[in-house]
Amino acid sequence: MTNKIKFTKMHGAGNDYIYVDTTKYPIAEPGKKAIEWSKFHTGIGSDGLILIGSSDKADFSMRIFNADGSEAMMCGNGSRCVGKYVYEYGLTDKTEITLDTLSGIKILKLHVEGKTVTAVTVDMGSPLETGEVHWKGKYPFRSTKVSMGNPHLVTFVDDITRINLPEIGPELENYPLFPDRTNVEFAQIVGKDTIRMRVWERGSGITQACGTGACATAVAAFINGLAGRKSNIIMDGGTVLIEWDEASGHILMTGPATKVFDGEIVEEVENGELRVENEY
Ligand SMILES: N[C@@H](CCC[C@H](N)C(=O)O)C(=O)O
Repeated sequence: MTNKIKFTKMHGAGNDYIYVDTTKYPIAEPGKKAIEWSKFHTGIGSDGLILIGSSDKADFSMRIFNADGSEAMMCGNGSRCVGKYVYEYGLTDKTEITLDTLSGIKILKLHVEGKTVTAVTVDMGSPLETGEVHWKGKYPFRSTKVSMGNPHLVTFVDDITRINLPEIGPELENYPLFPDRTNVEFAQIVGKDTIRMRVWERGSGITQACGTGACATAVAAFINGLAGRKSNIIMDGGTVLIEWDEASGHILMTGPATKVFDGEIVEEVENGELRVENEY
């Protein structure tokens, strides 16, 4: 017996996820599917799985699973892609959309050219918590914790190219100070309100970009007096603009959303074999 699931691979500044409309294709055990489908050699290859669904509180809902199967509260880059998905696949004709996430309701403003969503601005709400970490000799730096619904640890350094992210990323992600683990960002001020950032994501490792991580970096830069309220965050896969609005206290994130391809997963339910068919 087979089970067919249509999916769309999308990315926001290179942060790539598999998107499934669960109103048409309900997904049982999403954490397990995220692990299986995210694998590069034996699955589709992605940073994780995003489920789009209905909500009684908002226009749509979003759930995000990292490549290791853990569920996160929020995904900045993913929320922009959900905006593009629901508009371009005809699930709505609204250009202002409310999105129900585990981190509360977010408002998406779509930037539309013709029938294409070229960029999305997300009202990410206010940062929930900030704090300093002094490593007391363990590491030669000071870090700033910022919660954007999910946890981030941002460290500013003089030269980001000197950071061995594959080594220090997992070390900090799993440091005992962070019982829920943490996302890890290293950042360098490269110009006025321009910040270069690299990220090690909790549950996914090095990714090309992280939307909530970009917000956390801009917040950390502002509170440490390193940037103003509006910063461009340049990541390995692209740039997002982050603005910390003084009146509302909300963080506004504007950036790209890109479709890569549509595909169909054909699961052989009896023997658990996975076959993926793509349509470019
Ligand atoms: N890449 C995302 C964040 C995804 C979740 C994160 N790895 C976590 O576990 O908190 C983004 O764009 O925000």
